[in-house]
Amino acid sequence: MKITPSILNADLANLASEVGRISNADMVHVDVMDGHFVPNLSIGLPVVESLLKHTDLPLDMHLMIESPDVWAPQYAEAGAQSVTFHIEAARAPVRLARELRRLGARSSAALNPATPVESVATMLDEVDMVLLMTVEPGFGGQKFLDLVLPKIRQLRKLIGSRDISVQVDGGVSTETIERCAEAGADVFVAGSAVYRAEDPNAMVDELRALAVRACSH
Ligand SMILES: O=C(CO)[C@H](O)[C@H](O)COP(=O)(O)O
Ligand SMILES: [Co+2]
Repeated sequence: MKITPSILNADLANLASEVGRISNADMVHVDVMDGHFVPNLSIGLPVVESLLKHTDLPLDMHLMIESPDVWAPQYAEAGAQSVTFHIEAARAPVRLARELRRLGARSSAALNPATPVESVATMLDEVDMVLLMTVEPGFGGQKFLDLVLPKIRQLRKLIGSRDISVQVDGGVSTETIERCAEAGADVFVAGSAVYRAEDPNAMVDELRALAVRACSH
């Protein structure tokens, strides 16, 4: 059970110190948006390269961009531990997943809420994680979409005994994390829930405890 806070809702002008407030986290979720794949712009490679110098936590890149085939490998080369590209945007997802692994990163494919899990069925041996969006991508602070819960169960079934993480991203909080864990998710992105909390580290611990308890039921 891993908690990976999204820095989208952090103070982006003080990124190094903001990441210091989540030292209990398992990874740092970094949302890259290009204004084309999603209607929002965030940060890109130069900021990620700088951030890597200021944290020992692994970076969990979430690339909401067009042409991930071109850009995603550069994040692996920079030193990100995990690189997630959107299946809707990739031209050659199998080749891209293999390239990410060749560069030493964990490879991961993300699915928008309306994208069926079957879209990754034939390439499960190429990925270490599948990210299921539980909001429409583009903005933090949105309401969790319950309609994704059956997809989490379907994906777990498809994965079977393979060692693949299922990440949920969007609207994950103390209200929603247990349902995700019960359905089969094991990596949880939480942006506003963590950064709007008075004590982000305490919220990370609380979320992890809720997920562990829900899963052991
Ligand atoms: O990918 C994302 C948005 O596209 C973010 O990771 C996500 O929205 C996290 O923020 P919150 O927990 O506030 O929903
Ligand atoms: Co994200």
